[in-house]
Amino acid sequence: MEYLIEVENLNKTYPGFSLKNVNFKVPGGCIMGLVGENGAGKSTTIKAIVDLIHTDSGNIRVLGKDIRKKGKEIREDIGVVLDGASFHEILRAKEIGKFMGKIYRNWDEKYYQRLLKTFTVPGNKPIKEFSTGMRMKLMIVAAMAHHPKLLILDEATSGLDPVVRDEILDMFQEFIQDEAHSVLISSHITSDLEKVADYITFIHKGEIFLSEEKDRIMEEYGIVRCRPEDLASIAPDMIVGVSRGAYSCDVLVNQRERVKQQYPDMMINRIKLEDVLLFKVKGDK
Ligand SMILES: Nc1ncnc2c1ncn2[C@@H]1O[C@H](COP(=O)(O)OP(=O)(O)OP(=O)(O)O)[C@@H](O)[C@H]1O
Repeated sequence: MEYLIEVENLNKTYPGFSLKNVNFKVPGGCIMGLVGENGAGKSTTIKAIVDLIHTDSGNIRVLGKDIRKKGKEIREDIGVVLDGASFHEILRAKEIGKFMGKIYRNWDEKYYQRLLKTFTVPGNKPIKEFSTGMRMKLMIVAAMAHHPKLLILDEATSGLDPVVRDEILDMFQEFIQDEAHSVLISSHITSDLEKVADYITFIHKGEIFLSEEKDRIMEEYGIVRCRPEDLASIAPDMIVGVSRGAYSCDVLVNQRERVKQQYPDMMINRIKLEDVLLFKVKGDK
């Protein structure tokens, strides 16, 4: 399998926070969601991947090359939207096209204009007059108009209404029909990722605790409701997290079928992606 992003043993320490031995790979032809609570380390991971911060240790390969050695070359083939990033307030979308055309060899002005039109981003209005959604759409359109192979987006769909979000997610899905393309997207909106992601990487307090095919997670994980006294009878290796109530417990397990066979009397339900994070974060408190 060909990987477009390979992160190996990445470590980065800030006062009061560390990314600890972060490992994950993004295969070609897929959308990977990076999910974690506020402050989990999503943006730090993404900034390390695009070589915007110094790291303490680890290896990062993007499109098969070391980003620290071949950054200039790799940047031609990636589109990046960072959390909170924006173009200068006085610029207009049409001026940004001209400016980006000077930066990227493959800048496609016609495609840029077409995307602006599709996503109703005004070409003639200064960015300071844009709504949050318009700003975000402009960033995404500008990241796509040089025909990158890889899109890396940090919280890029959060400010968008459901209709535009859907259109953008459709565009990402079309983009990855080419096996040489992939998208890495961090988001709090797990329902978006549930819809479009092929793989999910969960990060909590700077550590990756699960990086897996989404369908496999949805298929294999389950939530068991049991009495507190029955909890001890569930094999610990199956338990991912526990939410304790006064009279019952909800237990997130990673082998739904095994639980069903071993404990036919226990009620077991399917999960939503956010359950994995909720159980992990709450279980840790
Ligand atoms: N430049 C920096 N200097 C010091 N600490 C930093 C710096 N950048 C990030 N941090 C810290 O690293 C931790 C992780 O931040 P990061 O922005 O990666 O989280 P996140 O998962 O993207 O969160 P959010 O969802 O809130 O954007 C936080 O505790 C943050 O305060």
